[in-house]
Amino acid sequence: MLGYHSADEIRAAEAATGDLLASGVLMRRAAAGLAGVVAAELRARRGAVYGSRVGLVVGAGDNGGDALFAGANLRARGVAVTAVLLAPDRAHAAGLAAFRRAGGRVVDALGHDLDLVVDGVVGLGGSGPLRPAAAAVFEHVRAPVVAVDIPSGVDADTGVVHDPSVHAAVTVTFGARRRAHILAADQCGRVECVDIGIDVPGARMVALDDHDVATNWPVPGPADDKYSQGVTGIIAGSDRFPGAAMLCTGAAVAATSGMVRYVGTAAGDILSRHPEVVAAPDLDSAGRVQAWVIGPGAGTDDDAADKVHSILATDLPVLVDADGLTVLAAHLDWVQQREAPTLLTPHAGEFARLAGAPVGSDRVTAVTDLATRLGATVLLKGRITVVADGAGPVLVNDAGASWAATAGAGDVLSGLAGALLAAGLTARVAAASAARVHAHAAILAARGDDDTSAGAPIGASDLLAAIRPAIREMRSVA
Ligand SMILES: NC(=O)C1=CN([C@@H]2O[C@H](COP(=O)(O)OP(=O)(O)OC[C@H]3O[C@@H](n4cnc5c(N)ncnc54)[C@H](OP(=O)(O)O)[C@@H]3O)[C@@H](O)[C@H]2O)[C@@H](O)CC1
Ligand SMILES: Nc1ncnc2c1ncn2[C@@H]1O[C@H](COP(=O)(O)OP(=O)(O)O)[C@@H](O)[C@H]1O
Ligand SMILES: [K+]
Repeated sequence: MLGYHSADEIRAAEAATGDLLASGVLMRRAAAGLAGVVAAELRARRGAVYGSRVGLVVGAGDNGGDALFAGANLRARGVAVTAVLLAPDRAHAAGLAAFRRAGGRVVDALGHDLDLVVDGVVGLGGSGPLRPAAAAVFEHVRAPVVAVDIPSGVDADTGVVHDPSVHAAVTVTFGARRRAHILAADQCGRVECVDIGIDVPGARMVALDDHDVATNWPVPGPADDKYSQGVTGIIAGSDRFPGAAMLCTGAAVAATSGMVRYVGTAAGDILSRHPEVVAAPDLDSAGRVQAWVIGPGAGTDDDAADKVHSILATDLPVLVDADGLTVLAAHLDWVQQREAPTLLTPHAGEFARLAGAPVGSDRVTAVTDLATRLGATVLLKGRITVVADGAGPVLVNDAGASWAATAGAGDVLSGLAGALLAAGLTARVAAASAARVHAHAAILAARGDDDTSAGAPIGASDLLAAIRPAIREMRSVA
């Protein structure tokens, strides 16, 4: 599990070191770590540190100070270092003095022959897009960028990527990861966290890793039978959308052992593909389950709404997705009155229907607010999945690629998460674990049989077929 911290949490941890902050010791440690990462990057990219060329883009605050001290350190390793000062009168004085003493040169514009550029424009103190002077410098940068703390122009807490902003190959941060490092993961590139001896509290935003997912994943034990592992009930599909039922039910079958029940009009198709599913024409004859998934392709007419109402009136865990969410948007009290766990899995459009307003740029706050208002767990889909229940830490997953942005992929996700709910995982952990396996399955499916493949587009059926290989790979690391 990795934690991601807010700017306030980081600043408080730095302030708590007292003299270490005031005397500049923290900055020296940060700069030494930064220089170490830049040197390693130079070695990896051109085979040597000595004789390479690095350009610094230096803002008016301590972020620029880090860059200047690191520049001095790199000079001592035989690197030719030049610096553009965006605010020459306000550049970090001690950093600039050290840089000059070490033989660093201040220039008006960066050269075109640089091996790396260091973005020391702005870090935790930034807001909004890159200002014009900084943007003008980066417009001509072709070399890979190492960002100090945060790529400039990216908001540290919300991860909003302003335009223009810096796109980094590597981001070097200090003491603990910032929220932007996962919320804007693609913009940050690889994130290296340097220890500077600060003590940060437990994070309010965390990401499960493969090991967490694997250790939580339910597998049958010696005393288990088909009922004891939790039976998943799926209410999905319609004459118009039978495929949603196939994908959702298929994912539940792939996710766990035990039993999957299906209620709806697609029973014939489902049984021909998944004969292990126990199908029933209506809720009354469905049999007992430990959690319900309702909504994918299920329609929004009165009959569909009645089903959503009946299912939410049970005291079982319920996952509502897709059409179920559209129905729910007009009946939020059906969720608010529940005591059993409820997991809602909207994409951005469904989220706007539920919340009454678009997600906006601060996705984490938006999801947390909706979860709190509804007394439910909300999973917001996308490249970065956000799961909040309004009480525990927010769980975030970076899919690492966007192959899952394909029709029907959401139906696979709800089947997966529903099966985990039935197995007894909490709604937050079920949601975040399903998102991580789903994302990994998309990558495996896109890659095909070739480990080194750059990937090719997939459909949701391919993603479904890769669920078991994804679970297998994750379990093999645990
Ligand atoms: N504290 C510590 O212990 C440690 C701190 N550390 C480091 O300090 C960093 C925080 O430093 P900080 O607080 O000085 O703020 P910082 O990020 O440099 O930005 C302020 C300047 O940016 C400018 N600016 C703002 N927005 C902008 C934009 N969009 N585009 C362009 N410019 C913009 C703004 O200009 P102004 O508004 O004043 O004109 C202001 O001058 C932190 O991220 C880490 O790197 C490490 O050394 C570890 C120890
Ligand atoms: N850009 C993206 N990168 C990675 N995953 C994505 C991206 N966009 C969507 N996804 C994932 O793909 C799935 C799409 O779900 P959804 O929009 O409900 O589609 P559908 O309703 O057609 O099944 C979700 O699991 C979501 O998290
Ligand atoms: K920066």
